[in-house]
Amino acid sequence: MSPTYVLGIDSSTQSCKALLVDAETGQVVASGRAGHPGGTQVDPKQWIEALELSVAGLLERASAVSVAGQQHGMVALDAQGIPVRDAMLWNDISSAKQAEELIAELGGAHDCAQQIGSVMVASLTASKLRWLRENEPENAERTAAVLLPHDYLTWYLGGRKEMTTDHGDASGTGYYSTAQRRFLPEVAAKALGKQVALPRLAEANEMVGRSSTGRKIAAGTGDNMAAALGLDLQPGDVCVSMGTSGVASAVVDRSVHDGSGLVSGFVDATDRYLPLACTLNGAPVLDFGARMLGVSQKEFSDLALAAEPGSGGAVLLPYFGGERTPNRPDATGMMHGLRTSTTREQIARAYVEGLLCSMRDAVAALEDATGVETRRILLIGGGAQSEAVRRIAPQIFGVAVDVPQTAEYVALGAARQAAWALSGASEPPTWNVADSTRYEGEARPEIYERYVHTRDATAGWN
Ligand SMILES: Nc1ncnc2c1ncn2[C@@H]1O[C@H](COP(=O)(O)OP(=O)(O)O)[C@@H](O)[C@H]1O
Ligand SMILES: O=C(CO)[C@@H](O)[C@H](O)COP(=O)(O)O
Repeated sequence: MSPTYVLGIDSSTQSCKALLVDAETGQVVASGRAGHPGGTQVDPKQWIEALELSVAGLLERASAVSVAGQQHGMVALDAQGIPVRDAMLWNDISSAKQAEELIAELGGAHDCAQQIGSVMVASLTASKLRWLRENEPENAERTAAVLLPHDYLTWYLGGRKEMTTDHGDASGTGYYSTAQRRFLPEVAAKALGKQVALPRLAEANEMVGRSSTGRKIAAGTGDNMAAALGLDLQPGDVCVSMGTSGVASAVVDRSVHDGSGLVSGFVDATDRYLPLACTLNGAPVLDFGARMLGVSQKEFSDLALAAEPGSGGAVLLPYFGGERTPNRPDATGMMHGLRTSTTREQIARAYVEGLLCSMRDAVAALEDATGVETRRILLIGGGAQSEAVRRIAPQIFGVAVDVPQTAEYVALGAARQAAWALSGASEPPTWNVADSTRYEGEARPEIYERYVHTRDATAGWN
């Protein structure tokens, strides 16, 4: 009997990736990829073009498909289903003031976290709806429905019939109750200043439509939820993803409501929860460092590994695009501790250490908010391709770091969701895809301590 294939799609910030996977074993048999434009506002048409390129020759071989997407992006549609403007992405922080307004209207940070699972930040869709209302009232008035990036692409694949979403991605909108697992349409209306149609919340293992050629379409989810599904995260596992964002996440059994705002209490792609701490500055910190030194990523990694731990005292605060963890939307990047004797190698290493220390901040916030004790870290995302990141990570985190072999865990998780929906079973299929390379090293707590000191000493600076 010929194998049954499923297609998992990851429409993330920088690119769209597709994996064709054996539904029985989880083995990847083919892949596709296409780039997205840069910037924090994107015409959703460009996601469709990248999706079409990345699935070419693959979709027809699949029995079912599922789309995972970057979280939170606001796709505001008019009554005809046409975007009223470019989508505002999760990393567009122009809505920081609107997030503060909504926190106040929801009764302050603690009450806000109780109601929506998170303290509102600029990234969440609700803040962007309020931004639209205040800055482009005519577009707000024309907005009839609002979708997330993965909802929009799922709707497109299904021939623009019913608009659907899943609980995982919906939990990142800011108008969803994670405790009650339902939308809060009144919060969306409060943000936008008028009623707005929201997609139907589908079950995690539901088929929500068919493509023009009859492929079944699963509900899809947010990229971080799909990564957790692809990795099959277990208690004690913390996933550290270094994509455009940096994310520390864990799967837990109860909803998390962190009034400090450092941890967003999202829902996962099953019936559990996915609290996560997200930074705005992930792998692009390494891109920037390599560009500043005029070297390739490989040379940058070699330079960093040639310097001693601690980078001769150089400390990078990598808040180049403003920051969300800690919540400093107006922050910029900063290098401290330079001397005339500082070498290029030390500068390169300071970039890697600074990025990893900011991820350690995210892991610490996750542990504080959930009581989760990190036993091992699974390192994924484009930044995990860097040898320097892999080898320096155990020194900063103080635990063993596993780098899974299949690089695209978001697309794999989407494929697993498609296989789950196709099977009609109550649980996702068991796939033996856990092969990984373990990195260990002596913990160097003084590096993180110096980072924390510099971070705290500069609080309030822009
Ligand atoms: N070998 C590498 N070393 C350092 N950074 C890398 C490497 N390979 C890819 N990256 C970076 O990873 C990022 C893309 O990661 P990815 O997880 O695909 O992002 P996203 O999911 O946000 O689209 C880019 O910034 C890219 O430059
Ligand atoms: O905003 C968040 C999580 O809350 C980001 O993690 C986005 O979901 C984008 O992810 P990448 O494209 O960086 O993987």
